Amino acid sequence: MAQINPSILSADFARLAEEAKAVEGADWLHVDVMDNHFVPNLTLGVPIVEALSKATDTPLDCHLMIEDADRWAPQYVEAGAGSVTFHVEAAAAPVRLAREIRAKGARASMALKPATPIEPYEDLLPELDMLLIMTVEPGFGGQAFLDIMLPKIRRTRELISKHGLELWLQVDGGVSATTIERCAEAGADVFVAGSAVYGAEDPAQAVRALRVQADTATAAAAWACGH
Ligand SMILES: O=C(CO)[C@@H](O)[C@H](O)COP(=O)(O)O
Repeated sequence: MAQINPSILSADFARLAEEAKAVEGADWLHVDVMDNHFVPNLTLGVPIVEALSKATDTPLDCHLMIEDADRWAPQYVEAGAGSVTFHVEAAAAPVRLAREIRAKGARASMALKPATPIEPYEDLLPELDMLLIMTVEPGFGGQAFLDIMLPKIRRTRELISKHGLELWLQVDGGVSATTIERCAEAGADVFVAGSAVYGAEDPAQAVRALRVQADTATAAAAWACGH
């Protein structure tokens, strides 16, 4: 089943605990950590992740859009994240880092910016629990989905299948009722949605509706493949 992870970047930061509760029923809460160096925006860090992890039963999916990922990522596991995503562009030793995240008890995930290809990292896939393909330039919510990322999603799904891996394939950026089906058909199974969830009148209902759309598109694509 598709997983829908609301991005708190689109939530009200003055009411983070309530905003986390508003999407209980979501699979994970996506926490955007930005340092104003790796991306031109600044959000939150370890203390807020620690507080959020105590404020909600939904596991935290921390997406680190920060430099020096090797140094910081383990601290997010200690702060209570269930999944930690580092950018390959910001990690000096991605294999060592993925192993450290797993050894500390979290799921290890690696993200690729839109211009970063998947092919050079094929051999790293077994070290990961999830791969994140950015479908916008990281840094801000509310941007338009980059259709040109669909072939990369498709190629990544093929590599995952070729290696027989259990790896989750996450997409993030511009995911909404109008784009989620294309992502699911291309092979994504974890969907981050910020404005499409927190901009909705009923965020929990928006999560359920996106999940149904993704599941329907995945099933239709599988049926079409078999015929
Ligand atoms: O990481 C990011 C942006 O850098 C995302 O998580 C966005 O926050 C998603 O927001 P929408 O595009 O869904 O509004």
